[in-house]
Amino acid sequence: MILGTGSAWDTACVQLADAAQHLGLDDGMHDLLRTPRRSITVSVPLLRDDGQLLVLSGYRVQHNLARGPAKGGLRYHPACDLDEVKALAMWMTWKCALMGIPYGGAKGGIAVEPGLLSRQERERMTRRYAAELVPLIGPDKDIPAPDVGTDEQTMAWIMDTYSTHTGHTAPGVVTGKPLSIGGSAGRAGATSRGVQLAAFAALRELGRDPRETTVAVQGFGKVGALAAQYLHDAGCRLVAVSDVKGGIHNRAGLNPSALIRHLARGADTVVGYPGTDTITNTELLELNVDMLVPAALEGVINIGNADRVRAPLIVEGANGPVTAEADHVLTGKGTVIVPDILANGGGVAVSYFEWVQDIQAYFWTEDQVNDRLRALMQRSYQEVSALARERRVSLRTAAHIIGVARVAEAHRTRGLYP
Ligand SMILES: NC(=O)c1ccc[n+]([C@@H]2O[C@H](COP(=O)([O-])OP(=O)(O)OC[C@H]3O[C@@H](n4cnc5c(N)ncnc54)[C@H](O)[C@@H]3O)[C@@H](O)[C@H]2O)c1
Repeated sequence: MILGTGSAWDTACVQLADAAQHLGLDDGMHDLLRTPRRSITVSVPLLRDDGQLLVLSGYRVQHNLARGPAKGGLRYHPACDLDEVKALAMWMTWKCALMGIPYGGAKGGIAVEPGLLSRQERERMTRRYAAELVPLIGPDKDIPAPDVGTDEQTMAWIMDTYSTHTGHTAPGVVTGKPLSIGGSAGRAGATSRGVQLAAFAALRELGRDPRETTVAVQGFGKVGALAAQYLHDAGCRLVAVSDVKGGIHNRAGLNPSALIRHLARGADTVVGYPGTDTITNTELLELNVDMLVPAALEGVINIGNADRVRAPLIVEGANGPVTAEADHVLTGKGTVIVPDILANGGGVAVSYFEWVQDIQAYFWTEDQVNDRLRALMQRSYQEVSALARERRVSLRTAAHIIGVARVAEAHRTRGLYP
């Protein structure tokens, strides 16, 4: 195992190097797979409501296009930079390949705190960013989706901006759209449903009863809140959740639907919810629980806290929540980690279903979407688990071996131009 500095890009490169070594890839192929195909930085000038001009930086990285159009989310976060977007785009490449979806990997972002902008400012910023990307995105080229700090409405603005520029309505340019403009039934909960399915597959393998499983979820956002809800509905005891402002804990159990309603009524954090103790995000990660679901940002479990993480099972709702060094420490002490590219692959799976429905202009029921999602998650989990057993490697290494091998195979088959 080669250890790195702990950044998301570094972690992604260590994971690729590990898979490349297992696969016996030559240096040239390894370089080809590491290097992003296209990395774009765009200036996003935003006229604030008060007349002030703010110039933001936007990014889009198309990491690999060997297996199909680029696919990946769009993040609005102050810490977003090109290296982070490159790492997230690389993970999308392996995730799509692992899930058996005919896409390459991409990611985008704007370095901004969206909570500080008005709705009108967010709309202007999104439309300007989308306009800069018009030549590069499209249903056959690159298909953005929601990620941290973006949502269905963001996708609607991108779809409208792109459609206006090209002169025709193009629902397939983004996924995670509202249903009224070509979104898919089941997309909003898809990532979280996938997390629950992956978690249950892992519990089954470990011989654990979900009804005797306590869970802590870091990040009560789009992925974390519904993952908490589905795990709770399926019988687990949710004992702690958190958001950027802090966490709450109740050993007797939390009710995620009540918490979701609490936030929908206007509360801006889970902290202070009646009947709970306040804890920090650091404390949440170190709780004595059976399952930990990090569903916020990358690098939260790192060399500084890995030895204090007690959960024997980690299911990665977030992308890259465990750094390469922390992974080494955790696997060394026997922690089972269901890796991001498998655990949260339900999101891109249903994004793919949405795109297929948009292209065919023929829409499925929520049951059809959920059945297909379940089949895809089960197939992917079984492939990863079987390879992990066969090669005596971690689920993460097995998942990367499968994803990387499929992309390398696509490169070999297509050959190199010119
Ligand atoms: N949205 C999707 O469909 C999707 C799919 C696959 C993976 N992911 C990944 O899941 C993670 C969460 O994405 P999301 O779409 O739910 O984002 P989101 O913006 O809806 O929610 C993020 C949550 O994390 C919290 N948070 C932010 N910074 C934090 C910090 N420093 N400590 C603790 N909590 C913090 C926020 O308060 C919020 O509750 C990201 O890693 C994302 O890349 C998302």
